[in-house]
Amino acid sequence: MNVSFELVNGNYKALENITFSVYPNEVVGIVGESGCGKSLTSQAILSVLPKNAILEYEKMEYKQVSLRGLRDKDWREIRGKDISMIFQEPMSALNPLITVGKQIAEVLKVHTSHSKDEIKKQTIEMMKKVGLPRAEELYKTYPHQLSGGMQQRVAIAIALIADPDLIIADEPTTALDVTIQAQILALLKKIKSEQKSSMIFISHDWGVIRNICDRVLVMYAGHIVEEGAVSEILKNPKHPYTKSLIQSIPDHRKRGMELFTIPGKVPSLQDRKIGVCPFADRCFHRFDACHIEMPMTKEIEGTHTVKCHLYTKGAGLTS
Ligand SMILES: Nc1ncnc2c1ncn2[C@@H]1O[C@H](COP(=O)(O)OP(=O)(O)OP(=O)(O)O)[C@@H](O)[C@H]1O
Repeated sequence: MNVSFELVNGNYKALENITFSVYPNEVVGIVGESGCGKSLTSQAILSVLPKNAILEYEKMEYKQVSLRGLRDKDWREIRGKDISMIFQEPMSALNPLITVGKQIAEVLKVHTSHSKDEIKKQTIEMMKKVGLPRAEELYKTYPHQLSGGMQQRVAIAIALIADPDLIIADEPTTALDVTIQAQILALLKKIKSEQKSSMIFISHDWGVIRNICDRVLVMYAGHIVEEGAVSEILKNPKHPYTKSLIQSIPDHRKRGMELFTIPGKVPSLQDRKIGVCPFADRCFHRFDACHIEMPMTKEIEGTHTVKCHLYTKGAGLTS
């Protein structure tokens, strides 16, 4: 799929040729610096792109059924029941004026024909499952009466209660303090092992990706530049961007040493060069071809692919 924006001075591509699948029970991570297109990718999947975005795609399927041409009403059915979302900021998913119990229960009310009592019972069960203490009491509290970690647990309960097949988590731990981050991550790991759902997990944190994901897509400036099993990518990264990202992971063995940072920054949409390697300007391995044409995606081994001229044109430079 491609996503572009009609801005005052022209049309600018934000996502280009994004193609991937998520298989049953799989957790796919999307990693990349700020502005690489991670959130737009998830918004495109849920059909909640900003109004000024233009989405083009050949094929988008959910369980082998095309999502093309669905009406808003159909999407409302899908969201929450089949595909749900956990946001970075829990309050963006919660209504401050409605008690948390009611907000979780509402999903079941909309998507099932269960009785009132059954809905309340399942809601309390889900609240316990996501680690909300004294669930019966908490049912009647408002979001602002809870800590950030508790609010995120409520948002996770909302995302899980209708037992969706796909959960999209967009940096779900970033807005929380470190100890709470660890607790929420542990909860998401538990969900991963207990639920049958697949997950798309957006993060810029490789520690989180390593902890929870099976496969990872590395995004740079609107492109998937590398893809593969997390263990394989961490052990054997191929794209210079992935290598740099991995090199900048904080590590206690590097204590006292200056942390590696990638020089430069992700270009804004207006500054992106079209039809050439998007990473060329920041790449230590760039050569002529990188400034002339877009690299092809090359299969390294199994599901491991990379989009870099080093592996198609620069044979011998692949160390
Ligand atoms: N409504 C919009 N209008 C114009 N450009 C936009 C709009 N929304 C996003 N963009 C641009 O699209 C690009 C990708 O944005 P996106 O939010 O997907 O990045 P991201 O990788 O999720 O970053 P972050 O980690 O900061 O959330 C960025 O350059 C961003 O400025």
